[in-house]
Amino acid sequence: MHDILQSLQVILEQRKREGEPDSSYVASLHHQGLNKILEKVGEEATEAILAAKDLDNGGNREDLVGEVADLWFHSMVMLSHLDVGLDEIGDCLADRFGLSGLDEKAARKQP
Ligand SMILES: N=c1c2ncn([C@@H]3O[C@H](COP(=O)(O)OP(=O)(O)OP(=O)(O)O)[C@@H](O)[C@H]3O)c2ncn1[C@@H]1O[C@H](COP(=O)(O)O)[C@@H](O)[C@H]1O
Repeated sequence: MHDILQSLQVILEQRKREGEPDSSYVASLHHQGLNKILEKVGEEATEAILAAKDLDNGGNREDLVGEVADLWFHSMVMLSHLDVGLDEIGDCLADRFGLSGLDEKAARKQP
């Protein structure tokens, strides 16, 4: 899992630097700009939600897996566009690892 995300990030950075919009989907997203990338993230998030509801009602498991993959991919393009590294997200999750979400929320409420 970690390896494919790292490998994909390398490709995404290459496409951002030297990809041609006519031959690379990732380069075409960067070329169209942040608003287009955010539109795709929103669209894929909605499709993932709909696929989750469908699966809960007896729908197709592969549909949800594919939609979440689309969402992760477009989120990675968004991060790349803004020069935010995947390692920053990993570090954030690592910092939270083992800390209950309920405990973290309670600590936030302290004056
Ligand atoms: N993982 C992906 C990936 N996942 C999804 N997609 C593309 O995301 C696009 C958007 O999906 P949609 O379902 O919204 O399709 P659509 O309705 O045609 O999209 P729009 O017309 O609305 O833009 C599709 O064209 C998918 O092919 C991806 N395109 C590329 N990658 C990876 O990125 C690498 C670089 O891709 P290129 O830049 O195209 O070479 C590839 O080698 C892959 O590893």
